Amino acid sequence: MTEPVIALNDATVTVANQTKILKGLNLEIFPGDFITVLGTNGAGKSTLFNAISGDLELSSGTISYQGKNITNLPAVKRTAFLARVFQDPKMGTAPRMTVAENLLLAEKRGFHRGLKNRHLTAEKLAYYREITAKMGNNLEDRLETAAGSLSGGQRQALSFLMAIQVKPELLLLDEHTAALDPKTSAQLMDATNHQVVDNQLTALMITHNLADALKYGNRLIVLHAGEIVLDVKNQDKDQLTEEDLLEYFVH
Ligand SMILES: Nc1ncnc2c1ncn2[C@@H]1O[C@H](COP(=O)(O)OP(=O)(O)OP(=O)(O)O)[C@@H](O)[C@H]1O
Repeated sequence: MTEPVIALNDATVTVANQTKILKGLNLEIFPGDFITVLGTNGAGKSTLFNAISGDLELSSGTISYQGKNITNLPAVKRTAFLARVFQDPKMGTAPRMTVAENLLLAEKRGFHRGLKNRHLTAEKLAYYREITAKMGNNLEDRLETAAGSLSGGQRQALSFLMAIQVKPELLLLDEHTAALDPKTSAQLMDATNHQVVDNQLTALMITHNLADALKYGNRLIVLHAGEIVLDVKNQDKDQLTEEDLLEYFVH
């Protein structure tokens, strides 16, 4: 049987006053899974991501990466196999560095970062032009522009490319299109889907958009009050409707 990339086993996160914000969660993420993650505000979606990334400690339970127990592995070490894209376009890119410099920096994910002894060769620039062009929002014409001067959509596309520059074993997309206008959001979502499929990435994507959650990915989970209340894949997912999903939001 295929080994999960990440497995959470009875994962519980408890915060001050003993409130459990993840309650004994079990989840196996398999290679190639593209899982959309839904849930009401406060359901525990970001907490799940923080537990996987190591930004929040489990109070009980375990997390494994390819069969190895990583429950106590610090977040910084997990960046060797995990990458995350946030909702806020300001996160994930260095604003004063150019697009090309940001991409160069991203080649060091999981290692000591720095641009010392590293150069933007003509070859690299040509490669960056090629990968940015695939995002479909003219980022390829702005390789010499400081990331801080890009549009929100371009900046999120750059954050996304930086996250996959070194192929992560798991990509965490934390509402990465939510801060964008509807058209830009749809465009980035479409580019995201192509990248995930073409590069055979394993990804978890938090979204509040029911249509996107149904349209993209092979698997869908719904969180409620720190628990997974729905986990469907393939044909079962294909048969779901927005009306079915809305039932999970009437609380
Ligand atoms: N460090 C923390 N300390 C105390 N409570 C926390 C902490 N982090 C999250 N919470 C609480 O845990 C619950 C789950 O929060 P979380 O951010 O994971 O929800 P979410 O599903 O991502 O919500 P949203 O859709 O609003 O982003 C919330 O009630 C939140 O207030």
